[in-house]
Amino acid sequence: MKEQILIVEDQFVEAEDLRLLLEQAGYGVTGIARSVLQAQEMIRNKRPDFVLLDIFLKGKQTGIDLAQLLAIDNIPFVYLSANSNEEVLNAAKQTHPYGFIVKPYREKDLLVTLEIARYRRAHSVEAKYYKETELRKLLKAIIGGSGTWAQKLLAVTSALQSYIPFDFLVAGFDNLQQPHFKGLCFLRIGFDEYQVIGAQELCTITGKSIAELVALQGGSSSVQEAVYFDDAAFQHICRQPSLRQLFADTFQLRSNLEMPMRILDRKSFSFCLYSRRPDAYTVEQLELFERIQFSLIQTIEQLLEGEITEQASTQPAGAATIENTHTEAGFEGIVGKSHLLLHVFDHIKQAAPSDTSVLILGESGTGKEMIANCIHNLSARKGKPFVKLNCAALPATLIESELFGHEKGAFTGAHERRIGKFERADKGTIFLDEIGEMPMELQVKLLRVLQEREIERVGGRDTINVDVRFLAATNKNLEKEVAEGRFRLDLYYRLNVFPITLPALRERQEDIPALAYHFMKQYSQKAGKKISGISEQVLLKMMAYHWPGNIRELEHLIERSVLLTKGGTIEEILLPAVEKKEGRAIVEEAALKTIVENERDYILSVLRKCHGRIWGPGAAAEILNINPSTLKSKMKKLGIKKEYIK
Ligand SMILES: Nc1ncnc2c1ncn2[C@@H]1O[C@H](COP(=O)(O)OP(=O)(O)OP(=O)(O)O)[C@@H](O)[C@H]1O
Repeated sequence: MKEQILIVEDQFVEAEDLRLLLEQAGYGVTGIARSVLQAQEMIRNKRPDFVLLDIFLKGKQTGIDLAQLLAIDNIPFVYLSANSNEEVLNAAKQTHPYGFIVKPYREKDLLVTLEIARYRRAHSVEAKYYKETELRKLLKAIIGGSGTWAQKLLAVTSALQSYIPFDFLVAGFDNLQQPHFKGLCFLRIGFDEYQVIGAQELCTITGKSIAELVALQGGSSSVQEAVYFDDAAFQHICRQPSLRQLFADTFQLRSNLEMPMRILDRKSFSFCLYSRRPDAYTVEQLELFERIQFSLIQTIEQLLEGEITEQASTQPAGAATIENTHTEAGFEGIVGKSHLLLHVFDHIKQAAPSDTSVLILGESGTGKEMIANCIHNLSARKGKPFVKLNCAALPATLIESELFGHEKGAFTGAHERRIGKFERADKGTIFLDEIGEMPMELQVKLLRVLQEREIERVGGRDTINVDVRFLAATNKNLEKEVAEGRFRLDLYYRLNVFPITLPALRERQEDIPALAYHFMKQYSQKAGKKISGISEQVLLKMMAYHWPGNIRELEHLIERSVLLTKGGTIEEILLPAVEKKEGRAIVEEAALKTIVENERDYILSVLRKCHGRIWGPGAAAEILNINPSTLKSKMKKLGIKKEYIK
């Protein structure tokens, strides 16, 4: 059946052209909406498979407002906009579109983007289905397994983690005074490691009595349906004294998802998840909960039935601290337990088993290559080749023959046939490091391999099928590269199917001591020295440093300190003298703008001063000393719309 597309575009001619183009390409068009309101009505009448969406429309609401509603309804959309400045791109990015096309676009670009969007959509649906089936299987296995109520509840909690992440979870009946089956709290302390906190431990940790906890529970408004509170909403709800507020203060939590369920005799049992990230929860997770709710209810009911029969022999829930023994399987060698790193592990676990392309983002030295290795080792391709190419290290011509190989005589110096990295990576994984440096002319060839999974050697005529998984990494802002025309949008979207962003070391200071000890051990062993400690003063100094070079910089500094240390403890560390300036330099560098951005900002500031007046004495064109029609065309080119001039 034809895929149905809704066009949301306020320019009549553009919208009609688009309709024609889509229909000729075999798509159906459900309608053309000129405003957000009209679009909503059309969607109510006929749900489209995709929405093509302009950003600035008739009426007050923009395409970005509509995108937020589409996300709730789970309708995929692609932006079509004349505006590609970073501000707009960033706002659009927050809505997770399936693509972004800058006008004027070529017909081919639009069709390719739609094709990619369809691919990504199909893939995300498939991945979702796979994940949910896996979760159901896990829950079944827990019911069939052995262990106490607390151990089984921990297993359920741990299974939930890769689907709905949390740093702290409270599971149990809404009444803390239940005679049996008291609620349990689980504090995440490693990838698959939790501290189990029962009511008594909670009293010790928070310094409150059971009676005070019960009173606080009374103060918490109980929710009837699954709901989430993110940053501002969470802060707001935590103003009232409640258990929620107590947990937030005690464990530094910033968002919350509550999942209440009715089980046995309509008693209310809930899973309350908390995260240290302000934006951890989304509508998608609420929907996931809806879909798995039945399996969760069944699991809890069956666990409780087992608990009743074994009641006499079980130890009181929450009286012990249980540590899950499956710690960090597959992440060996990666040091750190900060919640930001654990969040990266969650993403790796999700992405690794499928064949999805993964784009690893992060500053230089944050461990991108390590993560790529880890994804390969956790995938079914483990044991098959893992082939790496650094796109920044070679000129375009050499990258081409490195990647695709060449035939004998393909160019001067090609004395014999050479097998390229794609062929060597067959059945395995290819890791394209520094993908942001890939020359434009090669980007299109790479796109073809991603789409067709076939290559041609340089100077060759035959096409060769390759079965490779793509991992790519960059420390560049690829969206900015796209906006400035240095990176192909279609390639970006193909690679960006599953992005994983690594935090900078300065964002996870709590990992610094563990990393420092790890490198101390490694390098003292290498140097044949018996160094077993790092002074507190050195640790404090390291925690206060900005680490522009991240873990690699830390590694090199520890290596040097080990060589310079005479005794058994590292007492001194030579941090770069420019450390303070470095921080500023980074900020300044980030603030550096291109000539085009500066021109846009300047024109905007003049327009604002003139309250948007272009023509006439004292108006923007006169101040800028250019012709009003030149100014108008510049505004169009730079994506400056009236809406910006306030
Ligand atoms: N979490 C970690 N635990 C232990 N070692 C780490 C960790 N992260 C990174 N490293 C080490 O830090 C160094 C830099 O890591 P890696 O080369 O993977 O970074 P990168 O982000 O790929 O750098 P670049 O952007 O320069 O390519 C390596 O020696 C790696 O082993």
